[in-house]
Amino acid sequence: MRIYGKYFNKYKVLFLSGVLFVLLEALCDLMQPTIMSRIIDDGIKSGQMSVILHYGLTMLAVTAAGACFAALRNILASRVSQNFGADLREDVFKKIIVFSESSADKIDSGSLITRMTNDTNQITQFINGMMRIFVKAPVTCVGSIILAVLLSVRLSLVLLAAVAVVTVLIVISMRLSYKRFAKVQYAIDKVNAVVQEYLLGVRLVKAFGRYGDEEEKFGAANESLASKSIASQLVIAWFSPLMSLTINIGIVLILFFGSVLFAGGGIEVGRVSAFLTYMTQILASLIMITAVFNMFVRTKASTERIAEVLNSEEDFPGGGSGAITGPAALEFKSVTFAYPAGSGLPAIRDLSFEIGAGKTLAVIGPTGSGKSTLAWLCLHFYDLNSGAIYLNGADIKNMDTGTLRESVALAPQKSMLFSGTVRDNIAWGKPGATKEEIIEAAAAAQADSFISRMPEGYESFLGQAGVNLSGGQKQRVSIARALVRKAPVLILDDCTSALDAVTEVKVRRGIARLNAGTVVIITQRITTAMNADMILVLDNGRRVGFGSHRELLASCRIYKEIFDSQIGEEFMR
Ligand SMILES: Nc1ncnc2c1ncn2[C@@H]1O[C@H](COP(=O)(O)OP(=O)(O)OP(=O)(O)O)[C@@H](O)[C@H]1O
Repeated sequence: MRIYGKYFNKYKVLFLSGVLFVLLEALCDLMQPTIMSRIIDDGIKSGQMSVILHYGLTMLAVTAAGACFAALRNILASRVSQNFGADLREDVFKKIIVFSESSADKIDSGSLITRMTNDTNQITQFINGMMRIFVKAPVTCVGSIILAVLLSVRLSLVLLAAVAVVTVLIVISMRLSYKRFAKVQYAIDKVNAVVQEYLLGVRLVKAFGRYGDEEEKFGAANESLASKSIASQLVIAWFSPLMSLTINIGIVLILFFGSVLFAGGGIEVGRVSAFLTYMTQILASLIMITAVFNMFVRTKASTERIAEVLNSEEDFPGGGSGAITGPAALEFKSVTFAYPAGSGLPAIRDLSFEIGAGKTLAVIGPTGSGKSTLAWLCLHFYDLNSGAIYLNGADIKNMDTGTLRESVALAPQKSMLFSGTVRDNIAWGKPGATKEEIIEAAAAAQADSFISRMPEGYESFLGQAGVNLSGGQKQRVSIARALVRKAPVLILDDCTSALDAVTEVKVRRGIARLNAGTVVIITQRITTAMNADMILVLDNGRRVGFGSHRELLASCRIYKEIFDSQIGEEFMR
C-alpha cells in the first residue's frame, strides 16, 4: 500500500475532513439509543411530557446533524476517490509509455488493460468505501460496545462473547478470500487477452473459418472467470449468514437475560431496549467491517498488480551526449544478447562487424536468425549480455536514449500506422516537418502517387492501424515516415516484403537519392542484399559471413544457398 502515499498526501486535507465528518456522523448514531432510553425511562414511565419533548427534540437535532455529516462525507468521498483513481490511472499510463522493452515483454497488453481499468477501479471503490464506512464501522462498533457496557455490565458479557466469535469468523473469511480474489483478477486478464487477440486477428479468423476455436477459447476463459468468481463469493455466502446468526443468538440471549434482570428489578426496560439497539448497531457495523475487509482483500490483489506495473523497469535514460549529425559509422563488438523474457538462449551470439559512415549494409539470414533483434539492439531497446555497440565510436549504452533514437530511424517489419491523416503519419517521424519534406519522403518511398490519388490526398484519414490501406501501401507510408527524419542511420527491417520487385527497386533508388546516411537493410531477398556495400549473413544469431556479394558467393555456404534458392538456379537454366 506504500505506492499510495503520494496520493494520500495530495488529498490529505479532503481525506481527513471526510474522516472527521464520518466520525461526527458515527457519534450522532451512537447518541440515539441512549437518548431513546431516557425518553422511555425518564419520560414515558413517569408520564412527564416536558422530558419526552426535551429528549425528543434533542434526538431530532442529533439525527439531522448526522444526516448533514453523512451528505458531506459522501461528497468528499466521491471527490477524493475519483481524483485518486484518475491520478493513479494517469501514473500507470505514464509508466507504460516509458516501459523498457523487457517490461513490455513480461506483462501482456490484455493484462495491462485490466490493470488500467478494473484494478484502478477497485482501488477507487475502496478509497470511497474507506471514507464512507471504514472509519464509521469500527467507531460505531467500539462506541456501541462501550455504551452497552455502561448500560449493563452483566448483559455485556453475552455481547462480548458474540463479538469475539464474529471477529474469529472475519479473520478466517479474509484468509480464505485473498487467494480466491487474486485468481479472479487473473481470470479477468485472460478474458481480456482472448478478446484482444481475436480483435487483432479478426480477418485471419474469418479467412480460416476458425470461429469455433475462438469461441471455445473464449468459452474456456469465460467459464474459468465465472467459476473463480463463484469460488470467491462462496466465502462471503457462508460467512455472512454465520455472523448474522451469531449476533442474532446474542440478541435472543440478551432478551432472555434482560427479562430475568428486569423481573428481579436489576435493570429498567428502556436500558434493555437501548442495549438491544446497540447490539443491532454492532451487527450492522460488523457486517460493514466484513464488507470492507472483503474489499480490502480485493484491493490488496489489485494493488500488487498495479505495483508490478509502477515498479517495472523503465526505458534507459542514458547519460547525455551530443546529437549526431551526418552519416554515422556503426560497429558491433562481440555482442551477445538473450531476451530477458525469452528461452534463455542468445538471439545474438558474439557478433562483431563494422560499417563506415554513409555505407549500406544488408543483413540476410534464415528466419529467426536474429535480424530484427539486431535492429532493436541498435536502438538500445535492451541491454546487452556482453559486448558493445558503437555509433561513430560512442558506446550507445552511454548515449542519451532520446539522442540515440533521433539518430537512428527505423521502418519496422510490421508497419504500424496510427489513426490520423496520411500527413500526420509521415510527419510522426519528424515533428514539425514541412509539407515539402513530407512529399519528398513520400515520393522517395514511392508513396506519393497513390497518396495523391486518394480523395483528400495527404489529408486523407487513415483508420486504426491504417486499415484502409493495402499491405504494400502501409509499408511505403512507414518507409516515408522513417525517411523524413533524414537520420544518420536508417534501418529498414524487411519492410519491402509486400512490394513487387519493380516498386522495390524504385524504393531502393529513392532511398539512395534522398538519404545520405548509413543504411541497414534487413531482408530475405537476395536481390535487395546484393546491391549493398557490405552484407552480413546471420544464422542462429551468429555471423556466418560478412563481405561483398562476390566474396560471400565464394566463401559463405549459407549465402550461396540463399542465392541458389532464389535466383542462382534460374540463371543456370
Ligand atoms: N520479444 C522476444 N522475446 C523473446 N524472444 C524473442 C523475442 N523476439 C524474438 N525472439 C527470439 O529471438 C530469435 C531471433 O528473432 P528475430 O525476430 O530477431 O529473428 P529474424 O531473423 O528477424 O526473423 P524473421 O526473418 O522471421 O523476421 C528468435 O528465436 C525469436 O524467437
